[in-house]
This record gives sequence, structure tokens and C-alpha cells, in this order.
Amino acid sequence: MSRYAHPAGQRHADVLPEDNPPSPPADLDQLDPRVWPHTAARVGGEITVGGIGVTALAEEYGTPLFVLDEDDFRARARDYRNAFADAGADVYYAGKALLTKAVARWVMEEGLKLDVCSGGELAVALAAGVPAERIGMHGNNKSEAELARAVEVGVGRIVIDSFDEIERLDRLAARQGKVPEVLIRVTTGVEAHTHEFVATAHDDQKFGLSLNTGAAADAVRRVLESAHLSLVGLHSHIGSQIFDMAGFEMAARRLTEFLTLVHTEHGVLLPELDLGGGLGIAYVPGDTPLEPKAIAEALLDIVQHECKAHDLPVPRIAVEPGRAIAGPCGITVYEVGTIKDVEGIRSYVSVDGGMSDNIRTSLYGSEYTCSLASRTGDGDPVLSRLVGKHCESGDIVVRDLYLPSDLRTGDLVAVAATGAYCHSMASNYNHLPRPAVVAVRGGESRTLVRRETEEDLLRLDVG
Ligand SMILES: Cc1ncc(COP(=O)(O)O)c(C=O)c1O
Ligand SMILES: N[C@@H](CCCC[NH3+])C(=O)O
Repeated sequence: MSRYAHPAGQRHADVLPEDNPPSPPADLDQLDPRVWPHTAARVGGEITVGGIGVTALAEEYGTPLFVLDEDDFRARARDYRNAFADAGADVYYAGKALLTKAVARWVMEEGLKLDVCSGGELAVALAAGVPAERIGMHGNNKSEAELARAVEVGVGRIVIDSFDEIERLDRLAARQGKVPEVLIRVTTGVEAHTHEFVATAHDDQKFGLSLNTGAAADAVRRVLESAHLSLVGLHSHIGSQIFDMAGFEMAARRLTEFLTLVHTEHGVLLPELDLGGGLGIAYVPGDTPLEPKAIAEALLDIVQHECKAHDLPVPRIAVEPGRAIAGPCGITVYEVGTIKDVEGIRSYVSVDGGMSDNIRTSLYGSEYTCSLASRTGDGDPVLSRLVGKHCESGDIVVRDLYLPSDLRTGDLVAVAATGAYCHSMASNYNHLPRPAVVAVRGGESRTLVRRETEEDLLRLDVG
């Protein structure tokens, strides 16, 4: 996949030649429905989402602005739930993609469960009224306080990620007189075809307990020996932004073999198998993600087939999509500032945000689709680079795109598919306050997370 082809830090011209820029699209104003939110449209030239124009949104909330199409989010969540419901499988929305109290409530209202991976995400979920038993908790380094809180409130599944955690959780559960239900996160050795930083099932990385080295088998033995932990299954997450099922197939095969081994050695049939998240979305028109129904059928088929081959009862399956639900329903609206033409090369279009609201381009070399949003252009397509306002030459939002030659300061541009891992990975680099998140639906908008102010930042600086 081209966007993940170059590990971060290897993009300097001395190291790698510049890629050949893409050809200009046939129509600069067209909004490809695979990339833009369901309700996105051009009305009188301007992009609208949820029935509201970006100009009105920018006037009311300022820019940069994260805009979420609530109906789209709900529809994608529902599609996942429905696709897996027939098989009695659980869908946990991965809150790391985007989590606000409203988002947590949408997830609950649409019948999903919620995956959190820190005390902060757990706090947001609980504040939103998510029942603790519908929460699954991850983390390779959950603190004592995080684990104690999870046990205290009765989080439904805690996913054990290390030997240290077995000991910690056992002790904390004993202290509280509780027996939490746990899964063990297993690394299956599957090399997901994705960027190094988002592949998570090979042995040489921080997550999980390895099948290959025997660590997973040892962890199963230790958890089964604990009187304060109830082992209900295994967990595997192979990576992110994955477009084919081959990696999942391999992981499911290895996990089923391991379930057989656990049964033979301990006489225990583990009833649950969580296959994690990682399902890809379209960031650019060429991307072709699978539909939830096709994913569900393929995953369930694989597990059923493998269980049959090993004469095992089929466990209850769970999946944890984050990006596939939140990603496509969000856009970021920016105001264009300075425009610098580097003759014969490209135009650098600076916007009022950058790597502090979207780190993905500089971190993973991700690709995005961007369009002039407050109007349509009249000019010819100009090869451009959408860059931020940070003091960093790698502060790139969209590496290669075409914008009309009549683009000017004050225009609004919108970047598509920024619903996942943009707000949730935002920072205050260069002391930029983080943008607001607003939801739009049926011609109305409301703030989910208010824009930070310089006063907010100064309030934290108590020195
Ligand atoms: C354990 C786990 N589950 C689920 C997810 C969600 O992944 P995605 O948003 O790619 O579906 C992640 C992140 O990659 C993860 O680490
Ligand atoms: N944050 C990453 C994916 C990893 C997320 C969780 N393990 C992204 O933006 O693609």
C-alpha cells in the first residue's frame, strides 16, 4: 500500500527520491462517496454535511473544525452490529479512534459494546453512562490505578497483555474480593501488510504474549491457576488499515490451534475469541475497503472451518472496529492562509491547523483527499501540498493534491475521512489549542468537544 510504503523518517530527498505525483482528477469538485461522509454534498458550490454548509459551520465554531456526520456514524455502527449479530458475535467500537461522551452514547444506542485502552477512555465511557459490563479494557501497560478502577466498576472484559499484568490483576482482584473475566492478548506472528507502526501481531513489538515463544501458553497456565481471574478467551489484533482477510485468516487458524492445545493440556474450552480491529477505510478514491457483511461472513467462516477441523465448539466471536466506524464520517475544515508557489514544482497551501490535529500523514505517510469546500474553483488544477502552521517542514496534512489555481487566502478546504485518529491523536504542539468537534444531523449542529483556548493552555501552566 503506497501510503504505508515508507517508514517515518525516510522521506528526505537524500534518502528517497520524491514519488511521481498523481495525475489531476477529472473533476476537482466531485465528492467521491467512498471517501466523503454519507450526507456530504455540494449545494450551490459549497460542501454541506448533515445539511449544513461548511461556511456556516466555520462562522459558528471557527477553524480548524472536526465535523462529524452523526447519521453516518450511527449507520456504520449499525451495519457492523447487524453484520455480526446473526452469529451472536459482539462488536466493540474501539474508542481510541474517536471517543467523546456523545460518541459513546451513539455506540450504546446502536447496540455495540465499547473498547477502551486507558483510564481516561474508561472515565469518558462511564461519564457517558456506558454500563461497565459492556466495556472491554485494553492496554499494554495498564497502571495499578487503571486496573483497580476497572475491577471496581466491573468492566466486562479485561484483556491481559503481559505477565506483570497477570500478577497485578490477580492481587487487585483478590483485594477487592472480585473475579474479573479476562482474555489473553496473543501475538500470532502474523505480519500484517501495513505500516510498521500499526502492525501489532509480529513477535518483535510491545503488545501481547507470543504464541511462537510459548509465552501465550505460559500466560494461559498462570491465569488458569489464579483463583481471582476467570479466563474466558483469547484476543488477537493484527494491525490497522487492512484491506484483505488473509491476515485474519492466518491469525484465526493459529488461535484455533492454540484453543485446541489449551483444551488438550488443561481440559478447558475457552468460549470467546476476540479478533480485534484493523479494518481499512477509503482515504483516497482508489482504496477499496470490504463491507461489514463480507467481513463478518469471512471471519465467521474461517473460525467455523478451523473449529470443525479441530473438533472444537465454535467460540463466541468479537471484533473491535474503530476506524471503519468513525473514520469516514468525519471531515476537517480548515481556512487557507498563505499560498507559496515553488515554480515548476508545486504550490504549498498553508492551513490554520496541521500536525497537531492530524499527525497521521507525518507519522505514517498516510494519504488523504481534500477539496476546496466553501465554493467551487474556476482555475486549472495545480499540484499542491496542504501543509500546517507548525514549525516543522514535515508538517504535512495532504502530501499530493490538486487545488484550483484561483484558490485564495480565506477559502475553506475540507479534508475527508478524518473521523478516526485525528482528534484522538491531537496535540498542543506549538501551543495550538485543539479544534472543536461538532456533530451535524438533519440541518442542525452541536458541539461535542469545545474548541480549546489559549486560556485553557495557560491554566495548565501553573509555574
Ligand atoms: C487492540 C485493538 N483493538 C482495536 C483497534 C482498532 O483498530 P482500527 O481502528 O484500525 O479498527 C486497535 C488499534 O489498532 C487495537 O490496538
Ligand atoms: N493510530 C493509528 C492506528 C493504531 C491504532 C491502535 N492500535 C492510525 O491512525 O492509523
